[in-house]
Amino acid sequence: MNKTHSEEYINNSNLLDFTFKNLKYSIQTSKGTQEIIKGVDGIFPNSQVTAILGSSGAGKTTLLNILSKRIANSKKSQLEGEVLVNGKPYTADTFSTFANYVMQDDLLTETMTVRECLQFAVNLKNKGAKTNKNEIVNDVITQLKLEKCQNTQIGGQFVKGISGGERKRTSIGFELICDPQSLFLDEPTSGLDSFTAYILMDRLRNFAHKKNRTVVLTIHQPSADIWSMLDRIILMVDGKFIYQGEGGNSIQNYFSKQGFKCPVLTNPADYYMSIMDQEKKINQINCPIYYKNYDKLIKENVLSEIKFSSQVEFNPSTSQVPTYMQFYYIVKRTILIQTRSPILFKAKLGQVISLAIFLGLIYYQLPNGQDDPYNVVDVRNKNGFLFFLSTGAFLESMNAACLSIPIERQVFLREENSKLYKIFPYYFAKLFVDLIADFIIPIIFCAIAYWMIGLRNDISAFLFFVLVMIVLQFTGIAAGYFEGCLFKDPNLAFGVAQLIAMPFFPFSGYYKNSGDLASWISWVQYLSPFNYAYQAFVRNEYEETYFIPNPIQSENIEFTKWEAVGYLALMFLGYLILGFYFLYRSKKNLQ
Ligand SMILES: Nc1ncnc2c1ncn2[C@@H]1O[C@H](COP(=O)(O)OP(=O)(O)OP(=O)(O)O)[C@@H](O)[C@H]1O
Repeated sequence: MNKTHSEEYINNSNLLDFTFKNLKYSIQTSKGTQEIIKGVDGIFPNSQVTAILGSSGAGKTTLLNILSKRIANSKKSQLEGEVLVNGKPYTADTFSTFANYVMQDDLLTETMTVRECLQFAVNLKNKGAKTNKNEIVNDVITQLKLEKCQNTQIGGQFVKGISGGERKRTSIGFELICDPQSLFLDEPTSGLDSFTAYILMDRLRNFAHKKNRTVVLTIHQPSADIWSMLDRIILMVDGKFIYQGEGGNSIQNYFSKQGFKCPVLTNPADYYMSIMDQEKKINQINCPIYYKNYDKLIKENVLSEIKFSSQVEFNPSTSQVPTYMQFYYIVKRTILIQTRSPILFKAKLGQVISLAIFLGLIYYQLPNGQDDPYNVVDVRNKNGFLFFLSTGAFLESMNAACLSIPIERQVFLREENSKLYKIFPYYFAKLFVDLIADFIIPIIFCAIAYWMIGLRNDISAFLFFVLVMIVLQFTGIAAGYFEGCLFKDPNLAFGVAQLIAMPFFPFSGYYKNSGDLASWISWVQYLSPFNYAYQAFVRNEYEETYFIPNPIQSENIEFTKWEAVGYLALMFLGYLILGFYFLYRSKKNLQ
């Protein structure tokens, strides 16, 4: 170790040393307590690539999760020990201000191309000129050998996309552009061919050395080339360290002296992995020797490295473009996603036009009562349509919105965690795009259905009708956001959304006259968005009518049309605030 003396850190507030002492982690299982991390001390120094190696189940990911504060004490798990960065404790929240964690799953927006993903990150992280940003993106694309696939969509369930290796490189390129002060990566090279893995490691090493960043990663089977690139190595067997220190000759000398000499022409990584393999009996016998030698020969040195690690107060990286720019870039991306997604965009437009024509034909030119003012069947048909609209328009918007948030959830959490943007611009940029769509769609629908059905022949009545439709659909979106922010799983969010909406049907005023509801339950009608929409529609339609009695009285419509639409707008705001609150909370449950 060459950078452990505190003097070297004076005036350099960007160098981060992670240290941990006597770290223990155990979980309660049906068979009793299982110790996963068994009292380890260590340091992840700045400007170096530290690799944690060990056989499957050794505890590598757990260690990374503890250091990144994804694991905490709970009823089923106990965590002990001290974890510090530059001598100070930190929390999950503060961790994300100075470090990014790339998990094994790559979380990228499926319908964007590789270049668009990287461009999105660079736009949000850099305030510089467009040409500079393009240069950064070009540089990452070249260095990570992504030229061939730069204009291919990432892909996923609906779109065929780039390969797994390209995905991983894009994901890491995305984080490199975010330029965190430290980067944790769980198995960044798994699933990559040796050449691609080498390129990736080379880029990470440059990132650590040239920018003085702290890079920590877990790795399974590094090639000899990659092995020689690792600055610091931690070997882990069954929750304990058997080596911690420099790579290269240092590790080889250390094990040679103990009688574990790496044979000539053998990849040292393969050799050390083989002596750690707990499936082999001989290793089980040797294990106590490894631990004993570690305690005797390495532990003191590590404790001294910890003691002399950087204690400098550092400034968390806050490089973000202003909120209005975050809003702009997220709107731009959301429009891109929506116009590319065959399900969300084209289907919605086709659905609304065909539904308008279909309903227009079913209810074609309903009488207005002039020829037959006592015809209750005509009134019933018209009210049936108004009720159908009150529920259908709301549900249609709610269903799409409640799926969209959980589908994007992991990508959002990752990007928010990478400090690309704040929750506020994300939520409102997404909402803004959905509102535009649900502003246009009711206009198209009403322009077709209103006149085909022959509702009140008055332009101001038509405009009010459109207004109610828009506010109703907006309320549906906000309700969908609320439910989508409440649940991680899209299917669960969808199912619960239906369950919540269902009880409001009988309280819409159509199935059962609102004046007839029992007093103990009649309050529910004031929570029903269908009720307000139905009241606004009915009032608007029969303000001037030939029907006797006027359906406004027979349907027991208690609000004026502006009151009804006003209450609907309040519901919209209420759902929005709740949605925002739950999205904010979900950030805390990153795991
Ligand atoms: N929440 C948990 N509940 C039960 N067992 C757990 C939990 N977390 C970790 N473990 C167990 O702890 C051990 C270490 O897991 P960890 O994922 O850290 O290993 P690893 O070294 O990263 O393995 P791999 O290389 O296969 O990813 C494993 O045996 C795992 O099954």
